Order: sequence, then structure tokens, then C-alpha cells
Amino acid sequence: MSTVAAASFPLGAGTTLAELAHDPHPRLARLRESEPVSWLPELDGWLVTRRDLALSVMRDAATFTVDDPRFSTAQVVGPSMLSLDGERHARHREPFTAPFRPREVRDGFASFIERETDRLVTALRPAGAGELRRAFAGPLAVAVVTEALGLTGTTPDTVLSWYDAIVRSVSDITAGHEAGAAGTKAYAELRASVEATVAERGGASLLGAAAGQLTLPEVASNAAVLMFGGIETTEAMITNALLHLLRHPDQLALVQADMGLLDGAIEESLRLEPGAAVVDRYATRDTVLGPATIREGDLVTVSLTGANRDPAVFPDPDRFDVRRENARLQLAFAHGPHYCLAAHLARLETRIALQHLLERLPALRLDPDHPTAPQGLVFRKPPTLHVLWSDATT
Ligand code: HEM
Repeated sequence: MSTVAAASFPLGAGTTLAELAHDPHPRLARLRESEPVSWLPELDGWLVTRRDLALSVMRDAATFTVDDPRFSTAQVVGPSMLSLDGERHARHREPFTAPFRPREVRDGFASFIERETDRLVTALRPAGAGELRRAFAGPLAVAVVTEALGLTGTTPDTVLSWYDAIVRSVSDITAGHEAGAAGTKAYAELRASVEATVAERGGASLLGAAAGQLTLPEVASNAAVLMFGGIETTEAMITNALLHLLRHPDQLALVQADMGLLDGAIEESLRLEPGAAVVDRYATRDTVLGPATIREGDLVTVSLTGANRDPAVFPDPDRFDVRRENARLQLAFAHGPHYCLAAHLARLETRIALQHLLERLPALRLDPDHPTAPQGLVFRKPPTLHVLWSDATT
């Protein structure tokens, strides 16, 4: 199949994963224009870059499923909402939906996020310079996920160590290696902590409430997915939004003059660099998608990054425009049944984070000695974000 497909999709045949990880946008634009569903031999799968076709894939879980043994996260943490479709997906997702609705998110998390952000900015402020990915965005993302999970007797550091170990195992599996023992051990500890929390806190907690509808191993798998879904992506979302604003002083000035534009800036950043650049699906049957004849079992990767710069929907798509009217049509949180469970929480967290930084670190700007840019095939963010500000306390 791949030789035939490669001949019909010359742009895809010449596309490398290294290029997509490093500087994907020019290549994605060419693919979207001439091969909007293209076969990439390096991916051993199809890449979808046009927004309407991306939506068709994500809406049709019966044809394009996540439920496939190749899905590496499920190999480490077991079946969860992220790796199931149809009724089983609904059963796993439903018990977790209520706390992540807009109102519940505001009532349940805003003051916690304010406090944590305040603490982190206060610690940074006197230095006049800092690296905001590891000293700010990462710790905030871990603290919020830890709070959301509500595990008794567990600190953000412990959650982060489980996360790192599980991510390493998932990456090993994705790279075709045997997963190391550290991931299994971390997951066993997370499960034990979930069980203790359910026993101690019962229905008053997110996990205890879910335990009324799911078995304990199922609650633990979904807790791992919440942890998985909420750390690297949110760190990326905050870091990318800051980078976009600091790289565009004219747009930053608009936001500083009217903080009401901050939401638009965040949506626009999600559009230009979605923290999770792709989502994977597997074809359950032979089907036709745009120019491609897809075979049962084929990997179909949706490029959210590609879809988000589709000029048919977003005129002048490479421009960062905090006043773009339809920026909310971006697909950074996916679409369809797997639409990000915690999109409202991630938005609230990013808004509070950016507002505090812009208000409390005067003359915030990029450090010219440390140029940076988003990188990564799946999770895209700058490796570091060194910034300078004027210390208002001196
Ligand atoms: C507190 C932060 C977050 C949490 C707890 C969280 C949690 C989740 C969960 C549980 C799912 C699975 C939903 C399902 O399969 O039914 C999900 C899906 C998803 N999330 Fe989030 N998320 C967070 C932040 C983010 C951010 C910041 C982004 C991107 C900028 C993001 C992008 C996605 C995407 C693309 C999916 C769909 C995956 C797919 O369709 O295969 N998430 N998220």
C-alpha cells in the first residue's frame, strides 16, 4: 500500500518528521494546498492538514477510532476515555465532566490558580530575569492538575515524578522499545494513591464520585489521563501564548491597553501553535477522505497545526492578530467526542497566568541573548523562555 500511496503523494513522500518537529508551517501549507490528506512514509500513516477534513475525521469516531492496540498511552495506563470510543468512551468520560464545566471551573479553581500564580510571580519578581517555562508555566500546570485530582497526601513534586516516569515509558513504546520498569512503578503508586483517596474522601472528591460509576482500576486509568492531559499541554499553552505576545510588541500593547483582548490573544496563540500539534486515529474500515483511499487499520494523523492555519477559514493565517474575530474556531482542543475535557480550566489558568505576569513584571520582554522558538512533533513549545523585566521593587 505504501509504495502506491507514496507515488501518488510526492509532497508527503518528501516530508520528514524532523522537519515537522522543527519548522512545520511552510511544509504544512504546501501539503494543505496540494495533498490535504497525504501519505507520509516516515509516519507510516496519513496526515490530514485541511480544516474541513480534520473535522470530518474527529467527528466520525466509528470510522476513525482511538481504540487501537498501537495507542501507546493505553499500553501503560490501561483503557481510559482517551483510548476508547462509542459507549465505552461515554461511560469513562461522563463521571468526570461536571467539575470541568465553565461555572464549576471558575468556582472551583479560580482562587487556587490566583494564589499559585501569585506565589510563583512573587518568587520570580526580584531577579529581573528568569526562564518562565520551568520556573513558572511548568510548576503552575503541575499544581493545578494536582489540585484537580485531589489525591490525599500527594504533593505536586510526587505527581510530577509519576508523570515523568509514565511519559518516558510511553515514549519508549512509541519508539518501538520495551517500556522501562519506572513507568510501571509510578503507575502502581498512582493507583494506590487513587484507591486511598477514594477510601478517605468518597463522593466528596472528583475521583470518589467517579468511583460510583467506574471500577477502581478504571478510575486510576482516567486519573492518569487527566495528569497526562494537563501537564505538558498546559505548560505549552502558557509558554506559547507568552512567546507570541512578547514577539509582537504591537499586539502586546493592544492587550496591555485593554486586558479584555487577552482571551483573543490566547485563542490566537492556540491557533498558531496548538500545544498538542496532532491527534491520532485508526481507520476501522476502508474509506475515502478527500483525495485519499484509506485502508482499514491505517493510521490517520490529524494535524491540528495544519488545520488551524487553513486560509479558507483564517485569512492571512500566519499572522498573530489578537483581534481576529473567528480565532475561537481553532482546533487546539480537538473536536468531537474527545474534545478536551478540561479546555475551560486550561483557558482560565492561562488567562490568570498571563494577566499576573503582564501586570506584575513591568516591561516584560524576551531576553535577546536567548532566542527561542516552538519545537516538537506532538507537543510543541519553546524549550526555554528567557525573559527580562524591570524590578519594580528597586
Ligand atoms: C488542566 C489541563 C488539561 C486537562 C486536565 C486535560 C485533560 C484532557 C482529557 C482527560 C482528555 C481526554 C478526553 C477524551 O478522550 O474524551 C483531553 C483531550 C484532549 N486535550 Fe486536554 N487537558 C488539559 C489541557 C489541554 C491543553 C492545554 C491542550 C492543548 C493546548 C489540550 C489538548 C487536548 C486535545 C488535543 C485532546 C484530544 C485528544 C484526542 O482527540 O486524541 N488539553 N484532555
